[in-house]
Amino acid sequence: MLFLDSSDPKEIKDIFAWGVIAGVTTNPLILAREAGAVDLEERIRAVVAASKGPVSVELVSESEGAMMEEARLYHAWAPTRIVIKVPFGEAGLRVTHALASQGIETNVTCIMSFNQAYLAALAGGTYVSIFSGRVRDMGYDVRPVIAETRAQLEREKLAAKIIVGSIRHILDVNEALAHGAHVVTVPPAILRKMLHNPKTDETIREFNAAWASRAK
Ligand SMILES: O=C[C@H](O)COP(=O)(O)O
Repeated sequence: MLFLDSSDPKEIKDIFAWGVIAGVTTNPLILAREAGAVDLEERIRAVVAASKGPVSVELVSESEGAMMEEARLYHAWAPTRIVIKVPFGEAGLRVTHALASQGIETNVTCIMSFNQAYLAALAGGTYVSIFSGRVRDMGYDVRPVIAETRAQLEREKLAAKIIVGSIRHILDVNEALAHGAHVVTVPPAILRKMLHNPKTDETIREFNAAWASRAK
């Protein structure tokens, strides 16, 4: 399954019309780049209106109390659609557990290892987000992180779903899915690259040219 890693409502609306995307993930970096001076609530409401399925909105507070307050604020913007993206850590686990007990969905994020993904799943995270590109930036192989997490979720029948994010190349998508990701969240630019193959273009040109020059 694919989610779109974007906070640009125009791009989101355009790509949702392809019929291939099941949700949206945002983060403070994406929002800062795309939204600039735009009000966060206004931007998230526009993202919700332009899409279908879960929309992840990330907490930027660092203390447990402030994170809970921020989570309640975001959740109220669209209670059936907003998933609270919780940065991984001790406070993050407490917040994930508390939100789960209130029936609020979470996406535990910035996960770089099996151990972190496992803890996030045990705490009741709805989703656990493993960061493919950033794991590779450290020189580690992300594939066993994804595969071991998926195997453990199955063994213990934990409900969490794996999202693989931090996608830098189209091959990262195949790899994440082949190693057990339930969802890959793809930036629009990478998704557009998934469309193209020069042999497809050449073949379509050949077919259309043959039809145009047929004997009449
Ligand atoms: O929030 C999740 C993003 O997929 C992270 O992507 P990035 O490593 O390109 O910032």
